[in-house]
Amino acid sequence: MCATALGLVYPNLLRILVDNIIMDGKFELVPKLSLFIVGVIALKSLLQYIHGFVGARVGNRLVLRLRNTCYEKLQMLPANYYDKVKTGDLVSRMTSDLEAIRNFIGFDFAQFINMGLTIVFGSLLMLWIDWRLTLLTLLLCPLLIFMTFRFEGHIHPAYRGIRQSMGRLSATVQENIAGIRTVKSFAREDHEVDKFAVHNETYRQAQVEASDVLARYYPVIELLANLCPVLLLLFGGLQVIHGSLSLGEWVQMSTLTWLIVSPMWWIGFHINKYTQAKASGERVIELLDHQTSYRRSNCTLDKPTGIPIQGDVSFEQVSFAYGDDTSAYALSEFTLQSASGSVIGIIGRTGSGKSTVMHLLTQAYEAAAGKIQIDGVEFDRWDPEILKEAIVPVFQETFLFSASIRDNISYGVDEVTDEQIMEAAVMAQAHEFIERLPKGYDTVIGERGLGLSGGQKQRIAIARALIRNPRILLLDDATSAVDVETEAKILTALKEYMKGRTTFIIAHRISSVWHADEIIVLDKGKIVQRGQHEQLAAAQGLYRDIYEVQSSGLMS
Ligand SMILES: Nc1ncnc2c1ncn2[C@@H]1O[C@H](COP(=O)(O)OP(=O)(O)OP(=O)(O)O)[C@@H](O)[C@H]1O
Repeated sequence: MCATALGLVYPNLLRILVDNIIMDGKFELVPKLSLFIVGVIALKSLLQYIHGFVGARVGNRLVLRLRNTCYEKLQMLPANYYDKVKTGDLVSRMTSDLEAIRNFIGFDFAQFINMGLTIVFGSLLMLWIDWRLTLLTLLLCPLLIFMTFRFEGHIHPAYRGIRQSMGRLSATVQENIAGIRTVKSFAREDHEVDKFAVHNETYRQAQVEASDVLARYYPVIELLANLCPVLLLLFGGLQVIHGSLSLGEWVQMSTLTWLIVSPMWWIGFHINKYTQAKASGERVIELLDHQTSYRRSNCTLDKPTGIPIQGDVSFEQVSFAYGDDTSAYALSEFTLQSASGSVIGIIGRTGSGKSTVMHLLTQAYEAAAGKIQIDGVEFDRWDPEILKEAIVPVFQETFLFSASIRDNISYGVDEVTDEQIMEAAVMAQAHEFIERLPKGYDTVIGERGLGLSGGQKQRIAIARALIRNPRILLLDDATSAVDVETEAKILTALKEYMKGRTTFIIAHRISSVWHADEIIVLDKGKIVQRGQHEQLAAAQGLYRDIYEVQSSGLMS
């Protein structure tokens, strides 16, 4: 604001220089006043430097906090959010969108204030000198402002298009890198290149569209802006000739006109920046506004906290659909009672709803109907953190971090000794192969566990779950990539370890579940059979079909 005020003092000094010094022949004062003008300009520059310095800091700090908040939000969002979004798009929101916001807050926002003040106070000053001449000079300004707002109306959708296509482009690159092995093994490199080229072309078109808008509006805005000083030259010049305006006043008005019109002209550029930041802001806000887990926001106050979970699990007529279509239940009227200490096996065809049971227990999704209870207390009434501590899953798709094996196993546990890590690895039958690696537990594995076999990754994932000392352990096809012999060893070790706790084993192989206290057979989301292995193997039904196929060696 001070810099802007000094900017308005300078034309006044020019008027004094012309009218009171040069016209009056007091040439000895010229160097002094010139020096004073230089001083004013230097002070203005200093203030502008401070503004730039502070603005950059404000922008950076704000975006630092915004980025951290977005990242926190990503950790809190429910699992179904990630069913719909693309990773690359989220990455683009966290990087280039936040960058656009930083640029606007750090630089353009202050320019906005500067321009606004210059226009308002500069115009008032001009009106005070000669209001008629001012109105004539600024005759075209409403048109100029109208054009800049029209420009904003066209450029905003264009910039939104750029941001969206950038998000899609990033998503394509991210997906391609994540699935590069599949791409190569299916010899789909050319197809992928073509797919990328299409998105790249869309991005180019979005950029061209924005450039077209810029190209159409800038010359018109520039022309209108330049006509103002021409009008002043014409009408003001006539007044100077007729003696109704001093030359100094004309110089002052001329400088003020430029001071006012330039920001109006640049208003287009700053609006342009503003719209970019607005488009980015909308995308960031959409992420921040997304509702986090229902359970977290609706936790009842009488939830049991601090009570250790024993491990009794009960499902009563539980139904669940992934989408809004409740006729397509992934799990329908699912009922189960398991006392702590029991092993529950869940088997069934692909897509029959087995993993859905685990998704409900891990709070990834919420049941649409029915009741889930842990130790006789309704799921909703438990503190989610306590549930997370007690119910530990091993997912079907093993995800390991690009860190050492030690760090991967101890992930999620604060204080852990080497002995505990080793103990968990021994139970998961991972210790032997880890020891054989040149750096043992310090071996750093590649991104998503690259560098290890599928079975090795699964065993590390089991060790990672066991170290958390779960009360309820959920194994979702967790030994599918492990050979039958190793699987048997893992299950024997688990039997001992999980005494007094509950284990859910979701599997395709009979060998994974035959020893369970109760085996549940699912088909199309419904329980079609339940009982123990001997019982089920003897009865007609899906279980026996699976058993016969597997024991005859057609499937293993
Ligand atoms: N995130 C999801 N969004 C929409 N539908 C889903 C989602 N996950 C699973 N489904 C659908 O729900 C049904 C049950 O899926 P679920 O993963 O529970 O089966 P599953 O028995 O574990 O299968 P598999 O043995 O292949 O792992 C399937 O029809 C599946 O297509």
